[in-house]
Amino acid sequence: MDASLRYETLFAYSSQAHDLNELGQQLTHFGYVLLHFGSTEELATATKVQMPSAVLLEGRGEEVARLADEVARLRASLPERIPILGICDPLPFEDQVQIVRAGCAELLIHPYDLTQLVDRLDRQTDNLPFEPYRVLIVDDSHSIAEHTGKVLRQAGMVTRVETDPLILLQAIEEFEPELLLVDMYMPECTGDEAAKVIRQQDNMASLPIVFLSGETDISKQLLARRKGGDDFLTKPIQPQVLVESVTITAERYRTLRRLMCHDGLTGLLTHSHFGEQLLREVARNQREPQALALAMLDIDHFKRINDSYGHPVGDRVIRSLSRMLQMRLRRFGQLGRYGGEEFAVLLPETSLEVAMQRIDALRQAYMQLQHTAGEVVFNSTFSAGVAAWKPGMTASELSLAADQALYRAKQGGRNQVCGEG
Ligand SMILES: Nc1nc2c(ncn2[C@@H]2O[C@H](COP(=O)(O)OP(=O)(O)OP(=O)(O)O)[C@@H](O)[C@H]2O)c(=O)[nH]1
Repeated sequence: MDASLRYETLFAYSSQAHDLNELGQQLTHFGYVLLHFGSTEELATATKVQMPSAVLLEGRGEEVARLADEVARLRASLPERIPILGICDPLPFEDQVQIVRAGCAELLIHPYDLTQLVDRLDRQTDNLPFEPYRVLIVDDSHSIAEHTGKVLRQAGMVTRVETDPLILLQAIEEFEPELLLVDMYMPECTGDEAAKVIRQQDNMASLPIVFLSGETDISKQLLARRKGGDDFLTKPIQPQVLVESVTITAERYRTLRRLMCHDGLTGLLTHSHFGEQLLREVARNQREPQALALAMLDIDHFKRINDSYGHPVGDRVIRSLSRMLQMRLRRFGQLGRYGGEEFAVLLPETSLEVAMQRIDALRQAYMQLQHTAGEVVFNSTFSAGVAAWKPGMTASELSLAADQALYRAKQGGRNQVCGEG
């Protein structure tokens, strides 16, 4: 286990203890610790001391017939929020219905793939860390803006406060908010004028703009919304109403952005949106130089995986690497799917050395993962190239340097991380 990662605890029962040992080892790569028990009674007793994030119940062979009863018994003793996942040998549809009816949240049928199980666990436990919403607040009164910021920060959001609307475009570029909360009447320009200018920028056309103002005249509110605002909140506003309204709008924007900018198979940024982030980070570095590393990863001999086991298995191998990237590196930077089996990781405030260490730790964990194709179990590896930004370097030069390092890693025998130069 890696001490720097957060793990969710799973309780499990299977008569095949060996299977669970193996499964437990594999699941640690995805942020789950599996504790297994000698019987479902022991498992239920253990929940009185510690509550797991989910329970896994496996029924093999003749036990399958009793799985629905076991699930029902356990369901009755566990709080509703703790999901039970069942794993069993193939069985008729009506028996599967019985198990689901007994309270099983997800049912996997042998032989299942680890990534399928991890997907279901993630779905049931919300294991991937939640990123707080980013809100940019613009108000000419510093004390009002600060107060609004404090309310949102207390609700777990990340805020930036600006009192000068004239630097709004730069602030949006730098802070990348998911919502702009703007006052209506400010000396330099009004909120609706600011909204109109923002809407003319292609990359800001969908950013939610919410006016927060003492203006109560509904026709003026509607006029402001027509100029580019999404909502109008009237001051004074109850803190819960403010937090709830901002959450609803930011959540919707995030969902839309995910659909627009993220690759469907992996949930990582698409090539073009990763490229935009790269340009943005490099531009930021031109203004305020700091460490910035870019890594390119490519699964080794991936064509062979596709050719030997088929495209769907290849897709699962891609998903397993993207899931590990999210777990280990998302909090440090941006992740993109660059091509079929190629990934890119942009790590701000990270030196070449640290970036190489992080990617190498991922490489070592990834090569231990076991993938399944029917009855066949196999491992996969990746090669990576890492480059660090240097003053004057453009985004394409940085990307080329990382690509060349990746090329050397492939030439050097694969399953390795090479640095630039
Ligand atoms: N399953 C799957 N395969 C894909 C996807 N996108 C691209 N591929 C396949 O990925 C393979 C990439 O193979 P190559 O670039 O030739 O290289 P490789 O076999 O990975 O070998 P090396 O990179 O030299 O280690 C091709 O066979 C593509 O058809 C995808 O989304 N899913």
